[in-house]
Amino acid sequence: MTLEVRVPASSANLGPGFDCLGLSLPLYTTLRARQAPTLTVVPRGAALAGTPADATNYVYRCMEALAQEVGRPLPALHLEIESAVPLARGLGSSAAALVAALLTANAVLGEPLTRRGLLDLASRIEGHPDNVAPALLGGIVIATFDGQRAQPLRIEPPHGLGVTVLIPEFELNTAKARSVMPPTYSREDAVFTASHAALTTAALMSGRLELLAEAMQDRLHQPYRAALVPGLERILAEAGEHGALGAALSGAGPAVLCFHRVGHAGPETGALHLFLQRVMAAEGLSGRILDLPIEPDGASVLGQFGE
Ligand SMILES: Nc1ncnc2c1ncn2[C@@H]1O[C@H](COP(=O)(O)OP(=O)(O)OP(=O)(O)O)[C@@H](O)[C@H]1O
Ligand SMILES: N[C@@H](CCO)C(=O)O
Repeated sequence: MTLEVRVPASSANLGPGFDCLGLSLPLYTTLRARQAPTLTVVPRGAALAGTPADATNYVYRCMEALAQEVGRPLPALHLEIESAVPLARGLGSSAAALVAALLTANAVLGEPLTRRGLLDLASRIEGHPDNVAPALLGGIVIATFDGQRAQPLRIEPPHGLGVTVLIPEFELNTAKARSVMPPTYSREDAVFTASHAALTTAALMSGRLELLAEAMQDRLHQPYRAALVPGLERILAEAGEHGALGAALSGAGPAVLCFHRVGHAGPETGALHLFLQRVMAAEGLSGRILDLPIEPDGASVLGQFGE
């Protein structure tokens, strides 16, 4: 009997909501687990090429972290991992892998942790809740975190709001993108960013989509990360002129997120795609542009664990 856990990608920050605001996207990491005589780890598909096929795999290490947390050993397992979430692009691949691992280990060990306990552990491992909370809960999530416990509030995605993501081909790991940020900020920049994060959250909760462009400005991370992401400054400055409701670096980058309106005939993104393609051409970048809905449901657990 096979247990199957499916966890969506996520886009964190949404501009000023650094480390606390994110949304779920319908690209999935899937982890299948069944009992086996010895541990086997099988990463499948091009996206996971190069990830380890043994106990050093990030997914298995996260499962062991849960086993240690609850003081119960994992049995021998056969694990298969597939992912449509591109790695190290700012779309929450590590959070999807982590949440899949924790949900699987928790099911294998007889559900010692509640979903709330899983969110706390995932936030501690990731260091912040802005990817793991939407990956677990779906929709848009604002979450505080005190280093031990997360307090999430899920926001139902507003009607008529979609997401366009530009996913460059190059990777940028989160540690590097965090290392370029300063250790302290002026009061002015802190107030600027906190007020814009509050307005972004309120605009999303109330469906006041016309406020997003103004609201999604940030002074904590994007100005410093722009040097690592060619074209980011131009997209943030000009996407609104090409139909975007707002734009932000997705997570730690290099992907960029633009909000768009979804009308009766679907996403209204023709002009936005042309603009993003022009920016990529001007910067000599290759990559993909996807229109996606916000994923409403979050992680799912199917099947049963056994031999
Ligand atoms: N399905 C997976 N299986 C094994 N390892 C994974 C998997 N998904 C992610 N990882 C590990 O996580 C790393 C990427 O994590 P990183 O935090 O740098 O980027 P990200 O999570 O994709 O982006 P962001 O946090 O900005 O949204 C990969 O290089 C790999 O080591
Ligand atoms: N809030 C995190 C998300 C990526 O893990 C960051 O921007 O560094």
